[in-house]
Amino acid sequence: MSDIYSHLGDERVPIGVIGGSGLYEMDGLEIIEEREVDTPFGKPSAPITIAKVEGRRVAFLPRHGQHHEYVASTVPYRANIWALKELGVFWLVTVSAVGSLKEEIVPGEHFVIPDQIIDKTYRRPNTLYKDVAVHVGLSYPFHPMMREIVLGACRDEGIETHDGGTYVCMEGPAFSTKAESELHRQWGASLIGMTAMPEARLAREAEMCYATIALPTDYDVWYESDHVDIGEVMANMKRNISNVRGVLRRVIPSIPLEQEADCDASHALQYAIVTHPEAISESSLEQFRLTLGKYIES
Ligand SMILES: CSC[C@H]1O[C@H](OP(=O)(O)O)[C@H](O)[C@@H]1O
Ligand SMILES: Nc1ncnc2[nH]cnc12
Repeated sequence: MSDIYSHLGDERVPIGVIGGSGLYEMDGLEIIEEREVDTPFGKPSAPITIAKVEGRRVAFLPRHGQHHEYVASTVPYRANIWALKELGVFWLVTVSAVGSLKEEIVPGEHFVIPDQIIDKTYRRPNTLYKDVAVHVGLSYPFHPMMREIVLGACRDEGIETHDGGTYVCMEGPAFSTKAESELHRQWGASLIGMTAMPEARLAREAEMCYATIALPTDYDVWYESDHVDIGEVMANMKRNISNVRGVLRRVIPSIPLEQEADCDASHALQYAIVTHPEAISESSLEQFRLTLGKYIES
């Protein structure tokens, strides 16, 4: 199968970081450039910062825009994933602020590396593909290999980190009602947030190895308080963000770049394209060559 990035040579950026609420830039990086990228889905949330960490090229993108212009429902998730894919990103780490649905997950102190998602979103485009039937497997929406890397980095940084947990992704932008919060707890979920979907789904469709570092900022509305206190959210977010910066500095050098071809995420589309190759139009192939080309043209 062809190397889709041979044309990029040393310019390829294999690692990506998507920052969530509170993380709009990464510090301590050797910045190479700010890249304006356009995609078939429009522009991503912001120009992408390309930087070097210990000799490795990393692309950083703030999910909500540089000034938090986009709420979760309007984040251009498809453009974000496609833009990173075009730069060469395979290893994708994301950071997300979340509400805690379990007493033992302490806001402002603990981190969580979720392993499951329940998707309650209902007004976001949730696939990259059009006029081609693509059905990727998503039973484990966060990749086990990437999860292990970020879990290790959090623990090495001295942060108490929960291994696994289900992230309920709600549409927002309003927070949950009490009944919803209780329901999510009855489902056994650990976290509530607004952005893991469709991001995780699209990352799989783009054959990326994706995991999230979830930073709890509050106990949602099931616990002692009747409302999500934005002051508390912001204070905990600040603490979490200063901790996660150290984690990210550890994650980047510990990614096993040489294992990309062996990682199942790099061939997630192999048996997922259902449309017969001859029924895929030239224009669709042109649009999706970056991801589908290696299966359809070889
Ligand atoms: C400002 S709290 C609510 C907001 O924060 C989370 O975003 P992200 O996952 O990008 O950190 C949550 O999902 C909401 O969008
Ligand atoms: N309680 C909450 N619900 C949804 N998203 C959140 N992000 C941070 N806290 C949250």
